[in-house]
Amino acid sequence: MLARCRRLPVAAIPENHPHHTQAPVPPSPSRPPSYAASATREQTYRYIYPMRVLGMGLGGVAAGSVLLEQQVPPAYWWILVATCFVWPHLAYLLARRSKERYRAEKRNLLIDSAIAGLWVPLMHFNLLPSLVLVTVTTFDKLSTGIKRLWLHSLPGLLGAAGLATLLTRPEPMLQSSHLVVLCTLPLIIVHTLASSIGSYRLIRTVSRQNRQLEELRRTDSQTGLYTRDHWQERADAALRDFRARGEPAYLLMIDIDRFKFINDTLGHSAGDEVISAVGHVIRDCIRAHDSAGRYGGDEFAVVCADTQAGEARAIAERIRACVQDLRLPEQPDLRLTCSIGLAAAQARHDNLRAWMNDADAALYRAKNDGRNQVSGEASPPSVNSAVPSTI
Ligand SMILES: Nc1nc2c(ncn2[C@@H]2O[C@H](COP(=O)(O)OP(=O)(O)OP(=O)(O)O)[C@@H](O)[C@H]2O)c(=O)[nH]1
Repeated sequence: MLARCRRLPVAAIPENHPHHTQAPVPPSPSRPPSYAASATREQTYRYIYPMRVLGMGLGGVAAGSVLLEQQVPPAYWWILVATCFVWPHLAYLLARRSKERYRAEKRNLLIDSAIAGLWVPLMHFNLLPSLVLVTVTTFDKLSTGIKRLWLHSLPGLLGAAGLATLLTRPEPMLQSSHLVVLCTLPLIIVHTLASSIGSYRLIRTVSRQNRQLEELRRTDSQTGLYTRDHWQERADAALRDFRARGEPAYLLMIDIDRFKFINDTLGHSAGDEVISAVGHVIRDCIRAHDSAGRYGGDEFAVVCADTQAGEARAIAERIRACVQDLRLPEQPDLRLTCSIGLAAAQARHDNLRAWMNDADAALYRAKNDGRNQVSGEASPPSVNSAVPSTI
C-alpha cells in the first residue's frame, strides 16, 4: 500500500538510480537491448520490498482496528495476517525466483491493489481506512511511472472488492471510531512523508541531470572546447554587445594545415589525437573571457569580446606559434601548423554569419598565401562607426 512512493520514476532518472523503474523500452532491430538498463529494472523488486513491508504492515494495523471492533470470526484475522504481513515477503520471493523479475514485480503491484480492494468490504466499508487504502494503493501505481499501471490495477481492485462483498455480504458501517482513526493515521502520515521524500529526491536528481545534460551540450568531448552550437551563442552575444555598446570584438577561424594528409598517412586515430591536442593548445592560449569552440572537423573558432586589435592578433599569433611547437608523444616526428583568419566585428555585420564570412575569407587568404600564418584586419573599426545609426 505504501510500496511505491520512494521510487517515482521519470525518463531522466539514471538507470542505476534506486528510483529508476522506467517501463521497458521494446528493443528495436537496429538497437540491441541495453543489458545495464534491463539488469537494473530487474532489481525493482528489491527497492519495493521494504516499502511494501512497511505500507502493508501499517495498512494491516488500520484494518485490524476495524476487525477488533467488529468481533469478526478468526478467518478474518488469518486473512489479515496473510495479506498484510505474509504477502510482502511472499511477493519478494516470487519476484526473486522469477525469470522475469520486472514482470513479476508488476504483477505483485497489481495484487497489492486487489488486496486493498478486498479489505474494503471486509472492513464493512468503514469510511476512513477504506478511502485511505484505495487512495494510497492507486497513488502508488501512479508514482511508479509505469504506463497505465494504475488503470490496469482497477479491475483487480474492484473485482476483489465485488467478490468479497458477494461472499461476506457486509453491512455497511461507514463511521470510523477514534480507535480506527488513530490506527489509520500512521499509514497516512508515513505515506505522505515517504511520498514527499521521494519527490524531493526525484527533483534533486532531475536538476543534477539537467545540469549534466547542459554541460554535455556545451562541451565537445574530443577537445574540451565549446560545441559549435554553444560557441555560436557566445559569438552572437559578443556581436550583440558590439552593436549595442560598440565594444570591439574579434573572431578567429583556425584550421589545421594539410590535415587530410595526416589522416591519410598516419590514420584517423592519429588525426583525432591531433585535433584533441590542438584544441588543448587553443584553450591554453586564450584568456579567461575568450570563448573557443570546435567548429567542425579540424576547424576551430575563437571569439574575443571587448578586445583591441593588437590583443586579438597577439592571441592569434600565440596560437599559431604554439601549434607549430606542438609535439605529440605518439608521433614525435610530426610537425603541425595552422592557418588563422581574423575579423573584427563591423557595423555592417547584421548577424554572426556575416561576421564569420569575413573571418573565413581571411582564413582562405592565409591558406592561399602559404599557410602557417595569421591573416585579417590589423586595425579595429572605430567605436563610433561600430554603433550603427539605426540602433
Ligand atoms: N581524424 C579525423 N578526421 C576528421 C575529423 N573531422 C573531419 N576530418 C577530416 O579532416 C579533413 C579536413 O581536411 P581539410 O581541412 O578540408 O583539408 P586539409 O587537408 O586540412 O587542407 P587545408 O585545410 O587546405 O590545409 C577531411 O579529410 C575530413 O575527413 C575528425 O573528427 N577526425
